[in-house]
Amino acid sequence: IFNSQLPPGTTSWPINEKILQGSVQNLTTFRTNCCFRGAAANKFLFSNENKLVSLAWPRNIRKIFPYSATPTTTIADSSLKLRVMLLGFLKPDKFAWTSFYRGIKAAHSIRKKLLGIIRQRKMDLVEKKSCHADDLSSYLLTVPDDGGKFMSELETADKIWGSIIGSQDSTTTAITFVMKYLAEFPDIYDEVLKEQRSIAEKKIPGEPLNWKDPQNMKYAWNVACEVLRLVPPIQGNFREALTDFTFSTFFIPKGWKLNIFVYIYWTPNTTHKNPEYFPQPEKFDPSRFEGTGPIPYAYIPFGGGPRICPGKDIARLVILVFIYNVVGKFRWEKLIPDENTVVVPVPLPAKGLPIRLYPHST
Ligand code: HEM
Repeated sequence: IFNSQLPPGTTSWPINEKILQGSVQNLTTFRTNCCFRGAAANKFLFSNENKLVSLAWPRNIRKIFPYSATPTTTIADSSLKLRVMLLGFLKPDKFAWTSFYRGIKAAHSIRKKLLGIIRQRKMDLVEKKSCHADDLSSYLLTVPDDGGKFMSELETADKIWGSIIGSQDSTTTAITFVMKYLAEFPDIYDEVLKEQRSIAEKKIPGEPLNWKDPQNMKYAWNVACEVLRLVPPIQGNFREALTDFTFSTFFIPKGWKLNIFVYIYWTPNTTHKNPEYFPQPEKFDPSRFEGTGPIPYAYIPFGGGPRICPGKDIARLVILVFIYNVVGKFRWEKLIPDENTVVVPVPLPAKGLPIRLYPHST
């Protein structure tokens, strides 16, 4: 995505031009067009000033990297992104041993697969075996934008792919870390179990949850919120600077958003660990979310502003239904007490969080 912004002909790619255009369009419509508006929004972006990593490029950066827009850049995770940027600037096919290159290849084959499904869906639509309201791909293929323009197959593939990643990986990450923290804090587990049993006891055996039940899972949701605070599944997102401003010692001019070396990128990790908003930030404490909870824009696992995650209520439902079923049936222990967390790009326990389940006796 980043390198598709280089002037044409400056690098060669193992994937074709159209696919890149698909990505850029995806980025443009889904990402870089979105900006925060208003004072509260600015606060959200910059309230984590004390922790965000800021990186100054050497003065002669333009000579070294002619496509750099500016000698200064602000990035959240210098090492990872720097590597991606540098590999992108050079020719990635020269780096076949890197995960970046394998990622590009994997992306290519996933797009191919999605394109096959989309073409089949198009035929189904023509043969009237399916209609626009059937699913996301049918909808994207048949409903034009405000200007009457239809999406290309590649754009449709990118949107579907983005939705799969955005909904699947984020929610499973949240659930995984709910399991981890409940194993680590038996008192908190007991509270969750008590709440879930009070719901289950009002049901006849085998009766499923209804729409009202999740409203009564307040404690379980506080636990999930605390998990999302400490381990936000999504590491942040791109934004555009709407006004000139100074961040730390760096001047950020209006209009900056994203190019090969510059990111305007917000991240929940640092804001969520700011003691001003979350006293003893490393402590796992679901009671932070009782009452009115944290102040606006201090707690941002789902982002904020006009582009806040549209799937957050579905995610809440999925997480709570999962907790109801698993806590209601089992207690568990972790098999690796000090398992590390890796971020690839969502956080995951390095060994997959192996656990031993103990069914409740009654
Ligand atoms: C725990 C689960 C989830 C987390 C932590 C999460 C987090 C996020 C975040 C941080 C953003 C960026 C928001 C921003 O830039 O301000 C986002 C965007 C998005 N999410 Fe989620 N999400 C979750 C679940 C879901 C689910 C279940 C769906 C769909 C069913 C979904 C669909 C989307 C979409 C389509 C966007 C892009 C919205 C746009 O750009 O306008 N997400 N999500």
